[in-house]
Amino acid sequence: MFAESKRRVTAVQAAELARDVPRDILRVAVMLHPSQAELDEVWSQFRPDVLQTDVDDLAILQVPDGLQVTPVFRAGRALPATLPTRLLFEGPVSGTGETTDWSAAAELAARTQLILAGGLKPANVAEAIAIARPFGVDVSSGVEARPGVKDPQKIYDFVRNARAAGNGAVK
Ligand SMILES: O=C(O)c1ccccc1N[C@@H]1O[C@H](COP(=O)(O)O)[C@@H](O)[C@H]1O
Repeated sequence: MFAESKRRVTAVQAAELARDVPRDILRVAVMLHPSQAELDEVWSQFRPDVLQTDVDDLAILQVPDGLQVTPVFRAGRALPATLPTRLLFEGPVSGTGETTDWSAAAELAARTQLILAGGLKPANVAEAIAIARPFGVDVSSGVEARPGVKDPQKIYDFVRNARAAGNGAVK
């Protein structure tokens, strides 16, 4: 997370945190309206596999070759005629634990690979999946003990409930 947030890290800290993570796990740089200089810094120091930022940002930024993008689409905003192969759908403000419009998400999820985010937590992820039928889910504040501090038990419960809702096995 490289934006004004309790979860903010520097590009150097992110590289250090990701150092021992297996290469088949994608490194996602979550940004919010980054400047070109901020993106370039994250690219050179952290080398993410994927950039997650608002779709409007991608019209302005020069995205380095080799960096995949997951554009963020926000509920209530106009949609382009052509959708990307994969997108992240959430509410107006990121990282606040506020749920988004799951019915609107369902309509989009029928047209493209939709990652549902915004206000998900162990107690509601199964219902969100049942309604929206997303390609994937993303969570931050819903699996924290307090802002910025992840809770392993909540992460376990979230993954278990998400897998069960998607008929996946729980290991
Ligand atoms: O987590 C943040 O503080 C944040 C700040 C700015 C942009 C994105 C942020 N997080 C992303 O927001 C969504 C939903 O988060 P939540 O589950 O509602 O807390 C998710 O993609 C986070 O990665």
